[in-house]
Amino acid sequence: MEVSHAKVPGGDSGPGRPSHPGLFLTGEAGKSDHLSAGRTVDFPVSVILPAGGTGERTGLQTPKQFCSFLGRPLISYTIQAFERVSWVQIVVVVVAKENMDLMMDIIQRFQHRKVRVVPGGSTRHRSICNGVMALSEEERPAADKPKVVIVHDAVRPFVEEDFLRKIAVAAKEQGAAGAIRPLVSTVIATTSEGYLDHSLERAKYRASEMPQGFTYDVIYQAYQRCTESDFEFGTECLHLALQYCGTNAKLIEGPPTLWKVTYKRDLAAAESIIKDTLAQSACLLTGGLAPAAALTDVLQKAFGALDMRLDVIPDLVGENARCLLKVWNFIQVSVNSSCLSEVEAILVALEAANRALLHPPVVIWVNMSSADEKTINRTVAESAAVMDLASAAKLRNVLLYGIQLHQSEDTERWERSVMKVAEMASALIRDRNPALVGQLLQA
Ligand SMILES: Nc1ccn([C@@H]2O[C@H](COP(=O)(O)OP(=O)(O)OP(=O)(O)O)[C@@H](O)[C@H]2O)c(=O)n1
Ligand SMILES: O=P(O)(O)OC[C@@H](O)[C@@H](O)[C@@H](O)CO
Repeated sequence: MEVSHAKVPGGDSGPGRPSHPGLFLTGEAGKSDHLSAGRTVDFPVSVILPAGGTGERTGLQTPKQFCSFLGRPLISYTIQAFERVSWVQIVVVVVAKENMDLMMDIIQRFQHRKVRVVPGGSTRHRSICNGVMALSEEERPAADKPKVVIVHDAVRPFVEEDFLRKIAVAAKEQGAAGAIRPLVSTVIATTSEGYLDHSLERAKYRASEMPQGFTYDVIYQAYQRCTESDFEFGTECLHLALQYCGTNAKLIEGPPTLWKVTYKRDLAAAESIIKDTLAQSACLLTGGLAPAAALTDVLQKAFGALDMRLDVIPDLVGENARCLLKVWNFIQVSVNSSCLSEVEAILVALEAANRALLHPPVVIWVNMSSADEKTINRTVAESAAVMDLASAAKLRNVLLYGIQLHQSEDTERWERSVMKVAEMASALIRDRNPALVGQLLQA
């Protein structure tokens, strides 16, 4: 079995590597229950991500697992969701032979560690089986052999650690465990002529989702014993565990975020969810300037009304630097200054934190200036400066925008302008449109 080991600079998870807090989605699975409340996973767990399909139902040329949004392929989001889990040892990605090189490039580009790449098969079961066999061939001491194997479709990017823990613990205790969700539509049986034969009582049925977990021995034996028909037409690993190992999986209801990207619209939905998650909070950097503080109240109220949290700090020095690892959006306020040094400092800090590797941070420069002739002339120079800096930042996956705010003695006009800043800033943060980087918008 050909297994490619991706080598990334700095080793798997060598010391000093910035630990990227993953993209966490809050959801029902965040609630722990008796299954794993406080339970730790103190046994070796490996993950198999079947990614060997062609994604025909999307109607796209590129298999959906390799379709990108926000500059990253879908599969990279899923890999990262498992990599960030400390008790996951290895992530085996199973891809079609013709996509092995592409997969290795993705691993290098996004510095994925823990990943092994294995060639897929003509069906999903064959791909998963290749992943299981690869684990059995891993040259590792018996003590390190996985106790539990998690199987998770590579096109289900939203998986939460808490729910993963429930599946892993239940799989260890029961031999197999699987995620389920309530059915949305009623399931009916049809006659060969295309008429209704009967409908199932929906309350008695559930949709089988992912992740699923198995003790290594169960999933290995299941694939050793299953038939060619299973390999060719089967879609359910839990069935194989029951049919060939007598292991009845524990079923655990998961959060609604477990859905699978199947159609083209699902890619747009996934991108929207990720954008929403990145836009949940922002950092307003006032430089400790009193006039900048004047913006704070209005911006905080406006962001609050948009269900976005705004943390206000003077800079990113010392303790304040923690903001870099908590939020993905930064608003730097300057007063009567065409100097972009504070913005440059943010870009340097983001680079040092290797922050843009995962998702594109947004930096917005709000330049508060008087509206006299000299200042207005200066704006032209500032526009060029912002554009130049933004072009450089974009190469490092940082999205930099500018907003010019002319101070006004007219209170009503001033409040309208500040509200405009809030609307523009929240729109730029939510949309993360690379086409607008470098623009100096006028509030
Ligand atoms: N021979 C295959 C077929 C599917 N899969 C993977 O199994 C997961 C779920 O399958 P599905 O959503 O059906 O993906 P595709 O088979 O690619 O989609 P389609 O049926 O539309 O072609 C996907 O991550 C897919 O890449 C796989 O590893 N090997
Ligand atoms: O059938 P598809 O290949 O579209 O997707 C695989 C799904 O069936 C599978 O992930 C769940 O039903 C759980 O087994």
